[in-house]
Amino acid sequence: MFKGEHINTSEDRAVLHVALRNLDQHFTISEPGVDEVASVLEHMRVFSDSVRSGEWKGYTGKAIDTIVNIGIGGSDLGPVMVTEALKYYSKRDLKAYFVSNIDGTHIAETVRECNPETTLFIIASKTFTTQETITNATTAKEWFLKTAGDQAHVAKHFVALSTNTQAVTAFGIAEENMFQFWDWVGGRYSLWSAIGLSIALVIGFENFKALLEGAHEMDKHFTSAPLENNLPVIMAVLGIWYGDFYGAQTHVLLPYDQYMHKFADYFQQGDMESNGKFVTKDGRRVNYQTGPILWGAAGTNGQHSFYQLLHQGTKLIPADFLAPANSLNAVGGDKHHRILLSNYFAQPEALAFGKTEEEVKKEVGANAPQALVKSKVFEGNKPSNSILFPKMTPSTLGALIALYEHKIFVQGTVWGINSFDQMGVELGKVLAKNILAQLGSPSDVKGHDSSTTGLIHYYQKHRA
Ligand SMILES: O=P(O)(O)OC[C@H]1O[C@@](O)(CO)[C@@H](O)[C@@H]1O
Repeated sequence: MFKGEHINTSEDRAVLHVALRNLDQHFTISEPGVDEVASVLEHMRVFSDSVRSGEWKGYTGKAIDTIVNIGIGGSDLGPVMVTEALKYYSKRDLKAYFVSNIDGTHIAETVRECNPETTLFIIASKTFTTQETITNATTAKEWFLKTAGDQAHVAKHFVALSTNTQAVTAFGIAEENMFQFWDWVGGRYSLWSAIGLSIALVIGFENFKALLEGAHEMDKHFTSAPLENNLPVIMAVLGIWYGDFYGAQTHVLLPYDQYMHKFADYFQQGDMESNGKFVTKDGRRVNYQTGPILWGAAGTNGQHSFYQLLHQGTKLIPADFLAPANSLNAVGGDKHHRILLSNYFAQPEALAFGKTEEEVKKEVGANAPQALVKSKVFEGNKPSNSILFPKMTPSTLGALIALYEHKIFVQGTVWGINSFDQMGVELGKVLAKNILAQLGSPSDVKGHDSSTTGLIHYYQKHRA
């Protein structure tokens, strides 16, 4: 991967998100575009500084106070997760919104909060062909022009993040307002690229750079640490041990840090779009488990939601617990953080060691009904990793994200699958396009199974 070999074999592409954070040129990487990374970062720095300083003006001469990132999947989830995780470092008078869903509610509810004179739209799309994003971007431009009138004003309120210059300019965004990246940046690995512009706008370029540097430190660890001390390798093989040898179907991420409440959401795409595959690189159908169902939520909220199943359900669910030793908000003299951390320490202990029948009987009395005793037993023996870091900083977050990126890479390599294409997202899109053309009237509906046909007819009968 680090040498730029085209390990994304189905698309004949290199996989070089590590080149986006190789600021000290520690790694020698030769691939077309890699030598342009520094100039794109400089463009991001100059632009984000000018918007944050108020130097960049809207068409009526006012400074920008709102940014709206329009993108989906890897063009949304990374910026959302990072701007939430690093909210402490954000510029509080610059509002940031993220529109992703094609559901008109998403763009409608967002522009309700926006003033066209002071809003910057960031159209984030690697391909610049994604139906949701282009539709939302077009709607945003129409909304803007309703007030601004003159197409010439678009240049001050729309920028694009993409690999597709032709599509960007065809949309009506000037090339000088485009921040480029390359085909060797996978969508779900792109927050380090121009896709991270919204991050740089929210937390400032220096903090964005620290994020990159943190990830780069993990890259150096991953490529130099002996296997037995190599964090991504250890986490990867533990996941394989529980998935392929003990039948675990899912893996849960439990950050005991409210700022990290989108961390699991982000790695749902990162892990499941990478390793949710059943065919190996050389075309064999696997006869073993590959990627897990990745899910999770911030602690302690999960404890009041799904921990019952973690403790006493019938599923083996390996868990990662993550927490900062120090809070960025030492409310009540650190009282809150001590309570949070006491739970962060206790939950893995309970999962691992449980509570025996004898211990239960001591609590409820030897004459308690047997059924009651049994229902209070915790069998334990449930595995988890605990990751504890000094505090949430851009550098630490960068390292954590890279840690999981490389874990995913190691697992995909062991499973012999291509972690870097996503053939599985195509069929649904094609069928949806076909159905979209048939939604007019019942007679248009052709070539579907009875269930799909019936559903579409029901919609056509009941739509306003
Ligand atoms: O950035 P873009 O090209 O608009 O793609 C958005 C997302 O769509 C996909 O589902 C691919 O179609 C994800 O892999 C990708 O992150």
